[in-house]
Amino acid sequence: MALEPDIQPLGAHRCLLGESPLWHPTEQCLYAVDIPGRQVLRWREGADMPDMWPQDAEPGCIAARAGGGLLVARRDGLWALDTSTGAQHLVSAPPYDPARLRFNDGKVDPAGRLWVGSISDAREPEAALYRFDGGAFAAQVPGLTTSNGLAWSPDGRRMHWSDTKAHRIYVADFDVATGTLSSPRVCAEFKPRTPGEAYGGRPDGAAMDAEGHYWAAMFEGGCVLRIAPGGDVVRRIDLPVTCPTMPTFGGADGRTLFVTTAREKRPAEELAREPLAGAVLQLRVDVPGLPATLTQA
Ligand SMILES: O=C1O[C@H](CS(=O)(=O)O)[C@@H](O)[C@H](O)[C@H]1O
Repeated sequence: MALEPDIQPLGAHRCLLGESPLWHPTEQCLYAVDIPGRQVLRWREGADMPDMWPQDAEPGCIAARAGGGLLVARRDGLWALDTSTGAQHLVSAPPYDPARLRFNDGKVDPAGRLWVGSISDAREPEAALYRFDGGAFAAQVPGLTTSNGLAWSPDGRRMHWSDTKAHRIYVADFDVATGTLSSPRVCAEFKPRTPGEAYGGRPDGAAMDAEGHYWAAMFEGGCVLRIAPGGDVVRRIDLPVTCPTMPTFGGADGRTLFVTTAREKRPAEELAREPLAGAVLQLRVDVPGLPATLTQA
């Protein structure tokens, strides 16, 4: 049985809604976004405060580009950010009505393709998970409400995603060569809020470890869960915040788990109890994570 790890904030910065933590595999530093705070953030080794790139629209997620810099999926489309100059340009318009939806969680598949899902402002099942094919976004999974939790198995043959509002994590067979998924099925399911019962939270962002276990942040559940390929929860790490949003693995050995968290729209009593709400949390784990793939897009 693993001991409960020491959990520390990454510096003094607090996000409104931190998301998309990304350990950059060549720069060896952590990036993330603050969605309503409209910032892309970067923590360099030893820095207490992050570097920040303000955004004109909410950034849902980021990806590291093979040629340098980042892709930023914002409500108003996909943007390229040159992190050395701060210059940005539009790469692709959004594949949805930005008056009702925005981009949310996104990741790069084992072949370097970017996948990004959307979220419905009204939390209706009108969102989708998209694959970016260089020029445009093609919907691969329609009918979602809050597309989230993307992660691939170590062999690349299974793709996972979640729908936070549906309280479900899904898995499908994945063809790395063509970027197509087949046989989608429910991998794990959590109980929706039920009057009179303790609520365990809903699956938000995720990361995959080298043993093929899926780590899910449980929004309003105050923990991260390690889930075996068959869907069984094999470890739960309680966090000092109610709303973790997404884990990622990083550090020189890939064994530091960074977890973004939220404080936006949380009750005042909860925020008074949870001074780390909005921080990026960091803790050490036994099994390293899979490194992020650079996108060719
Ligand atoms: O905006 C967001 O909110 C959701 C939390 S909720 O279920 O809608 O309350 C979170 O999962 C998502 O990642 C985030 O971007």
